[in-house]
Amino acid sequence: MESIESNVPTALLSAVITLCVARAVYLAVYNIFFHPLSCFPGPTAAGAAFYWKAFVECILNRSFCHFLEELHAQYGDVVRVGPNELHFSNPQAYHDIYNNKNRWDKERQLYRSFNEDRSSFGFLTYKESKERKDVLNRSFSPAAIELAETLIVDKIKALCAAFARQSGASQSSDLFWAFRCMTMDIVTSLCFGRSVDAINEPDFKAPIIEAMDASLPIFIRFKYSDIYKNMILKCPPRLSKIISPATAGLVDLQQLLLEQINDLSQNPENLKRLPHNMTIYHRLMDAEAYRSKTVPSAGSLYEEAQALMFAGTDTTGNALMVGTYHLLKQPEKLLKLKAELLAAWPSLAGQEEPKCRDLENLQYLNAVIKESLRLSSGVVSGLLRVVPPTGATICGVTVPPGTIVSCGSTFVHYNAEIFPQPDAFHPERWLTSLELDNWFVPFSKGPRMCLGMSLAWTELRLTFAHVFRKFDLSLADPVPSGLPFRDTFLPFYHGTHLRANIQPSYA
Ligand code: HEM
Repeated sequence: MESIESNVPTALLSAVITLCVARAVYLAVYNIFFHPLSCFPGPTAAGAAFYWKAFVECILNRSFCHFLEELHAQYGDVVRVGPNELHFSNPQAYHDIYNNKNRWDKERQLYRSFNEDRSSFGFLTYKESKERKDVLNRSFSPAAIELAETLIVDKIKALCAAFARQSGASQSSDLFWAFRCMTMDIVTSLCFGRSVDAINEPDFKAPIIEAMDASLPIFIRFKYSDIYKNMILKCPPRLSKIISPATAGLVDLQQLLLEQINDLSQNPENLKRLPHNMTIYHRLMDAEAYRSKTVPSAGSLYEEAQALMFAGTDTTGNALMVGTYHLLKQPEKLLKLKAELLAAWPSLAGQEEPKCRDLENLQYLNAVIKESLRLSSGVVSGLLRVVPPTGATICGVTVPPGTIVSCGSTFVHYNAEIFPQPDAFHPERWLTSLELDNWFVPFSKGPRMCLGMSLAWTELRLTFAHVFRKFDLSLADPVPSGLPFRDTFLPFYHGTHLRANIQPSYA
């Protein structure tokens, strides 16, 4: 006969389970019928529990920005996508949420998932991010980027030299990796004074670039489980490489950055040994730059470095890759761009190269860049913000305090009323309507907009100019039939890579 004692653990366990289930049912009923957002349309399961989104992203493996299109088609302009979350599809909502008057916090669950909590990107509040961005701005302002132009051009020339080498060996070039290698080398040499020299890896297969790409889908899961996140991110580097070999290159770079930061924190004199004085460490380790006169911790410096690497590499690389793909698919547009570049830069021999300033007035180049940024969209997830205690009106809808809100940039950039035939690459649209600039939001708007916008524009202008002026490019096999992506905050391109045959242009 079983003793009473042996039944106690079982009874306790069933009591705990019953309590948990009762709590979940209570919360679901409250969320569906009595929550302040219960009057908003959306799937019942989405309103019932936060984990519905995890189910959609991690179990159904749906790309959330694409899934949202289906939800809006079914439920209208405003959809409840979580117990406490609304997504808006009307582009006007973008301006109502992201503007200079709003100092709304970033939403915790999403932004904590990147493990960059103490960085300009990861700080949740306006106040903290403003203090950090004010300090960093001395490295990212338009004037600072102009001073750094030689450094940027050096990396673009290294890319051109690599293209010339592949062309000489009758090899096509993988532009998906190539542009990212270049943007990575620019960010690491400008921000850390230490280029990872990704451009010179064979066929642009740099372990760090491959690892960053492989890590994007993993971050989706980090949103929904801190345990999983800490297991991957906080375990010793060697173990982390065994658990996730695809991201080993990232672990190596993390170690390099950590070593550099520890060295500089212990011996600030070593700042003088870096090749230039524009690095983020020159800014961030200057106590005088802060009201508190306190330099951030080594952990915070590391998180800032990582945030800049992720923010500045794939985004700019994607815009270059997407623009190039469409130009090669539509030779008449490519010829237009090349003609404009030839007029501005008539001879490759002898003549001084145009500076970024000289390129600023090239109308077609500007239009090509805007169209590339529109179609690549920068960040494709909704940038989640928390409505302040005063509440808000978004697109005429009253939204209660504490609600999480967003309007994804793809809902602006692919809106067919603003951009007819939104999937088509049509730079001319930017030349005929100045009003369109109002709907150009790849860098977001308001106080949390992109810190690296001037750097990105400079890279885009100079890279398109050097590559298309110095080379003739054509599509190489296998030609991708499109550029499908999944929403992993940044777009995760999962189709065939864009490859090109590249020949030096002698004109
Ligand atoms: C085409 C290139 C780029 C695009 C489309 C882009 C887009 C964006 C967007 C949409 C945001 C807002 C993110 C949010 O609200 O959560 C952002 C923030 C940010 N970007 Fe960029 N970015 C680009 C390049 C860069 C570069 C080159 C850097 C620096 C190396 C950079 C650094 C940052 C930082 C630090 C933030 C955080 C700002 C804040 O939260 O206040 N970005 N970027």
